[in-house]
Amino acid sequence: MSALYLISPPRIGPDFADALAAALDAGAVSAFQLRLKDAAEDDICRAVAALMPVVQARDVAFILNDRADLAVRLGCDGAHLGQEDLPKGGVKAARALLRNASLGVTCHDSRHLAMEAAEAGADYVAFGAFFPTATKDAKSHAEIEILAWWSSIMEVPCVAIGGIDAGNCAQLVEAGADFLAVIGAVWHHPDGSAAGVRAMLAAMG
Ligand SMILES: Cc1ncc(COP(=O)(O)OP(=O)(O)O)c(N)n1
Ligand SMILES: Cc1nc(C(=O)O)sc1CCOP(=O)(O)O
Ligand SMILES: [Mg+2]
Repeated sequence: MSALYLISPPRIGPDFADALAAALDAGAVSAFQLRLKDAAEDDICRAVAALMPVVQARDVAFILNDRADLAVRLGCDGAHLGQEDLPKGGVKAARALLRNASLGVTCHDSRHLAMEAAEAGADYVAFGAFFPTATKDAKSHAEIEILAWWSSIMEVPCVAIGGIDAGNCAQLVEAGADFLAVIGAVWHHPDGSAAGVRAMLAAMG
């Protein structure tokens, strides 16, 4: 059984809080990540102030992308850090900075990075990209077997990301992904974000 991890589009407009509320009200979303690429710090802070109450009121974890320092300062539930977002001192230093807040770490297709991250205190490891994605120029391709391998030896949850949609997600669920992280499958769903969440949850079983 996998859970749905929703990530924001890279840029958001003034109506985004309403679209987000509709998406979260459509079904069980476990975590929401604010991922604003190329945004100024002030804009990220304003977005967190507007969106975190919408998310937390629905008992969904609010995760900030890229910035552990801001996640702590703004009281987010956690931060998601890529290998290039980690502070000096790596995952251990990020773990200390975040105190009780959750820490997720991108591990691409690397078993070694994932083992290191888990041992240093990550709350989840993320593997990807599993499928072609139009959302970003993904640097790595992960094979589905890595999910089964991880789940068979580790307790730390794993997230699958990259090009996941209602048509291809069943094999990731089957392989043992704890969370499926999606952007396009929800925000670019032809019938809107609520339909996107419903389609994902139905396909995830
Ligand atoms: C859940 C989840 N997994 C992976 C990523 C990718 O993080 P990163 O490698 O730092 O790339 P950017 O998202 O910063 O472009 C993620 N954000 N969330
Ligand atoms: C943000 C991100 N990280 C990836 C990785 O492989 O680490 S793939 C990706 C994009 C995910 O968006 P979509 O669900 O639209 O494909
Ligand atoms: Mg990053």
